[in-house]
Amino acid sequence: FSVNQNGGLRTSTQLNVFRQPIMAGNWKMNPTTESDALNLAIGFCALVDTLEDTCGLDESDTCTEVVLFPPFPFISKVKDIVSEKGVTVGAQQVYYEDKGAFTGSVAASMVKSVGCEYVLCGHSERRTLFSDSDVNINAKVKKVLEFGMKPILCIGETQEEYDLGITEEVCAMQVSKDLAGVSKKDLENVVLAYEPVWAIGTGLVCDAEDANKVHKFIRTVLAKMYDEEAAQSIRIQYGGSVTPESVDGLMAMSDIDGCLVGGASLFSDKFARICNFKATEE
Ligand SMILES: O=C[C@H](O)COP(=O)(O)O
Repeated sequence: FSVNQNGGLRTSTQLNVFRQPIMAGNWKMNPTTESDALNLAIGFCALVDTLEDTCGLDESDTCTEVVLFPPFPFISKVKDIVSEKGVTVGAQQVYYEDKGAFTGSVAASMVKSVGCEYVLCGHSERRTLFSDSDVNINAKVKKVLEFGMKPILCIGETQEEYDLGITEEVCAMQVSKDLAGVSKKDLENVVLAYEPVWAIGTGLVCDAEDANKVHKFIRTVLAKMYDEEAAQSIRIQYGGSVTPESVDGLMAMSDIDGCLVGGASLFSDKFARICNFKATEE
């Protein structure tokens, strides 16, 4: 396992696979106006280092990938602002049907047509507040892949499940149900995000070593479902109260390939520092 000056590659010594770091900013239902959203995007672009400028390396896949998830109405304009920095955009959610009488829903084709490359699937807030079941999440993951986009599949245990000591069982169950029927080839376009629900928006960031153990465990589940190559190749983000203070420790872990950031992504300086993380060699 080694990293470059920008945090760089996660290199599995076992299989010679490379995992490009990926940082994602999930704005959730913020900011509340278009002008505030565009100002946030502009401020972030002024501060983030990307392969377009300071990374200074030839191969783009050695630099950190950055994705923003604005609310639906702001996606197009945010994309116009951030694309010059090599930052991409995604949708926070889609419905699994193609089109029709589904008032209030947004289809995968719609977000694809406005330039989304990623879609969040199975975020805990969708699971709990909007009753997103594993069956529905599985259908959404497949729909996102069908339209040539990349799902970021969020999994993780609740506080109660953590207290019961069943984190691994919960993660294994979610991975197997949410990825049911997804081929090994399609898995190459999937990113996982391990988000302990008790750490989301609480300020309780999971200990980096503990999170890394869960990430390693998730790879063992994937190795059984697919094979070792697939398990070592997939990128797994950590999410839950990530801050500029905690990011470097998390990114120093062997199996944490990026972060899914909520609250801190609403501050351009904080999220830029998170994207410009400094990882040390292990
Ligand atoms: O999607 C992001 C996660 O829910 C983490 O949110 P947070 O950084 O506010 O804890």
